[in-house]
Amino acid sequence: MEVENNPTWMAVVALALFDEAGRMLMQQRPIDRHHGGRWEFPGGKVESGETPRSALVREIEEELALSLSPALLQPGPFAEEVGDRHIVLFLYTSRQLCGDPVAHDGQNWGWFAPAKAEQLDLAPMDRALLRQIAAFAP
Ligand SMILES: Nc1nc2c([nH]c(=O)n2[C@H]2C[C@H](O)[C@@H](COP(=O)(O)OP(=O)(O)OP(=O)(O)O)O2)c(=O)[nH]1
Repeated sequence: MEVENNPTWMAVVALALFDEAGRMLMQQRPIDRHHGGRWEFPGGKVESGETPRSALVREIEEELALSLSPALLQPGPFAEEVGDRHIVLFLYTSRQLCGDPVAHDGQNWGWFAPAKAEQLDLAPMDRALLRQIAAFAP
């Protein structure tokens, strides 16, 4: 897919990283951003010249100082927002242990069992992904 030459939609990638207890790492969006204050799976936009996996590795390093192995990312469900901006959010799942997260943007984050994550104020596509994730969990 060539993002640069296809401005009709935006590709976003996110990660459901599971710990040994089956909890997922979720973070809170900065208050001044779109859906500010709502919770999400960490990730971000796929930039021109990136693959979804390379974008996810970059975003997770930037946001949480975790170094992911691309080969240990499993493709998961995706969600879509159709509106003024057409966004497709691709979720990867992983159980890889890659150190302790450091919130580089000062964002709140935590490990949540799926039932606890459901109680968070989630961004809309992240809620849609959480609903689907049981079928894809590694
Ligand atoms: N995770 C998530 N992102 C969403 C949803 N709805 C929606 O428009 N987005 C948008 C916000 C961002 O533009 C983009 C996520 O990429 P990002 O995390 O790198 O975004 P960002 O805050 O740096 O960018 P932005 O607010 O300046 O656009 O997807 C949603 O339900 N969940």
